[in-house]
Amino acid sequence: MPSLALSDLKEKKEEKMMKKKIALETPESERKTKKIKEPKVREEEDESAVKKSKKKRKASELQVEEEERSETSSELVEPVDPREKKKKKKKAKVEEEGDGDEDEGKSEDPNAISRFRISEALREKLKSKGIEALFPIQAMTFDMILDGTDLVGRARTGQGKTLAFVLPILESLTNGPGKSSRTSGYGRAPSVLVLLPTRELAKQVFEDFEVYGEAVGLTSCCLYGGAPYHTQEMKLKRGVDIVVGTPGRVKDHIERGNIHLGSLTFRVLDEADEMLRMGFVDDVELILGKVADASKVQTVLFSATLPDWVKGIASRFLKPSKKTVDLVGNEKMKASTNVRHIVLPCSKSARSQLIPDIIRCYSSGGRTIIFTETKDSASELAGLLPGSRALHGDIQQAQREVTLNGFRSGKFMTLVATNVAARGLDINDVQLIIQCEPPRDVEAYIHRSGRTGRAGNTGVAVMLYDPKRSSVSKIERESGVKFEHISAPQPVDIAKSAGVEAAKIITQVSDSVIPAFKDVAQELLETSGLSAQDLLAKALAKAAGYSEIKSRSLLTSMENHVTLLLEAGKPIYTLSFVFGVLKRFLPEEKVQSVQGLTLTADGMGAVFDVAEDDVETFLTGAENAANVNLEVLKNALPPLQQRDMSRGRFGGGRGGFGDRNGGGSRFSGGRGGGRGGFSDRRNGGGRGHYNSKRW
Ligand SMILES: Nc1ncnc2c1ncn2[C@@H]1O[C@H](COP(=O)(O)OP(=O)(O)OP(=O)(O)O)[C@@H](O)[C@H]1O
Repeated sequence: MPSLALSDLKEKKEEKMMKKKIALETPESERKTKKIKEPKVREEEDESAVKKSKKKRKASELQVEEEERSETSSELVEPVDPREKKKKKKKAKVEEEGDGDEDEGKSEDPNAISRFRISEALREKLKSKGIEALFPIQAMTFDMILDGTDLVGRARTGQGKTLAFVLPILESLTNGPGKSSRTSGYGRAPSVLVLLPTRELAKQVFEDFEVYGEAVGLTSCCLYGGAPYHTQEMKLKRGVDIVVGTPGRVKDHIERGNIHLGSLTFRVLDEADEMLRMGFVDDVELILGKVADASKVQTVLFSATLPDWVKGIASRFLKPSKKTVDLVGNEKMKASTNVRHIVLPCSKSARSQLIPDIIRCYSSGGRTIIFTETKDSASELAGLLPGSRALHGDIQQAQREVTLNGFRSGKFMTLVATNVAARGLDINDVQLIIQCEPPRDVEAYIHRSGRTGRAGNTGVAVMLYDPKRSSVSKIERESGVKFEHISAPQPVDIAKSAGVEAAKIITQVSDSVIPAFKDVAQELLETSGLSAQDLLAKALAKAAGYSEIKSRSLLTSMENHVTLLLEAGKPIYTLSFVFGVLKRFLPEEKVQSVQGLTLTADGMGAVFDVAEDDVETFLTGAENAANVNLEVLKNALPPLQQRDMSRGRFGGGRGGFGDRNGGGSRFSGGRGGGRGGFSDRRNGGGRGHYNSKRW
């Protein structure tokens, strides 16, 4: 079994303590439907249950392994053999009980907060927030951070990385090694600096520091752009212990002489990969370089995604003795396992018709965040979707805050955002994420879809794509997500569920209305020629907002279009072959009118959409053509070939459009803007470059 072969005795002691505390009884993959307070699997769990979950556990449990002092010289924490771990845990438990542990460590939960060096005041605050136990990433890193180790931490979205650094830092400053170097009094310089890529995220993390810091008498301030300097300056002048901010504004304050980072004890880079990708690398380096003696500062770096290039960068900012706790590691699945990942084919023009239906089908009445690739698309779509608001980088900061607060408080339930909302935002009851097209990089997919399914809750992430223009296979390959393929929800199904809602509403209408409407109802019944049931059905439809139900194609989700399947009795390799076949029995303008032509995954057919009015022409024409079979698809698409964007051609991708009446449509929202600014300093990648063009 791999073990943490630490280089000195002190570290061995740390390891022992850590293993005692971190039993990780509940791997992430098993947390799927668990609520926060649900008790974790106990030490005494029976052998068969252990066996059953062994495979899963192997991937997500932690182990500590010495990593060769490679170029990064870090120590990596990886999965252990569960049998070994169980033995150790049992031993740890015996030891703890034998110790006559003075705390309430009789609690069965190995990650119970009482088992960590967390002071009473913080424990109380955590309990008041419903937090009784640490999540795995928190449990795994707590002692390391508290005891002064530089650390790179990675866990899937929504797994509690924020408290993973907030808690040990606060403890260190009040009861641990950070206490002695902390300055105090009016005008004190900060001990902690936390850098984040976006303003919204900075505010969110600041709020955690404020809430938990207050419990132990530490003050914080938040420095971010778009907000007045004066208020921030005043706070800095009075003195704070913790500064949370975005690199641009923090740098501005340094240059104005408002903040001195010479006596920092902690530096935190949250969502480090994004910060660097956005082109903040120069700012970050400048800011981090302001410490008087880097060897005395502890630096931690957290993210759900750590591309290799970030690991390289980390070695510039963190000490060679740093450790890495990676709860994702080499596991295939990089995205949240608490999320149902779905893809739907949809043409750009159909998106605004389709999205409300997807929301109706998949949001479970909760909040929805829709991601677009550009700011213009976000504004445009928010304008088309009633009851939604846009959030992106061109919106004034004050309005951004109003919008986010409104969304958090439930004033409106649909937020249409660019990647500015992709990272870190923790908003209660976000049930559904819709991505209007596959994002350019897998990290964006992971973070966007991770705005739902947080802290053990579940959620749905729907990604729209146009089979002719984009592909989901790259994201699927790189994220390890096995997408569920579904086709557009058919209007009639959506109407049925809307009818159920309308019926509920009608039963709630007071009987007092009956006398006023009764005579008209009677007259209608007598003159309409419809039965009472049909008339009531119409009334329900109206109450649900329907005046008619239009059909929608399975392939592009366009209204009043129908999807056809063509087979030619032999394998079909190219789209031009299909056009050639159609030209044999149709006039040119009809051939040109087909939409979304795509080959089937088995290579034996092709699907395309035609206007409802043209269906008859197509079917009759095909009857007279030799070796051509043409049929209308009513319920589901066959598996389709995916366009392999990396090779610019169709590949034999998987298909599997199920029989579910899911919704499907896509809007691309344009392809503005270049690739993100960061590659390295030589490429410039200046601040704002990435942001300003796209989000
Ligand atoms: N130990 C805990 N017990 C219960 N809830 C917790 C615990 N730790 C954190 N949470 C809650 O879990 C949610 C997600 O936490 P957080 O935002 O820190 O996740 P994250 O890992 O940083 O996600 P992301 O990668 O998306 O930024 C928050 O609402 C937080 O309050």
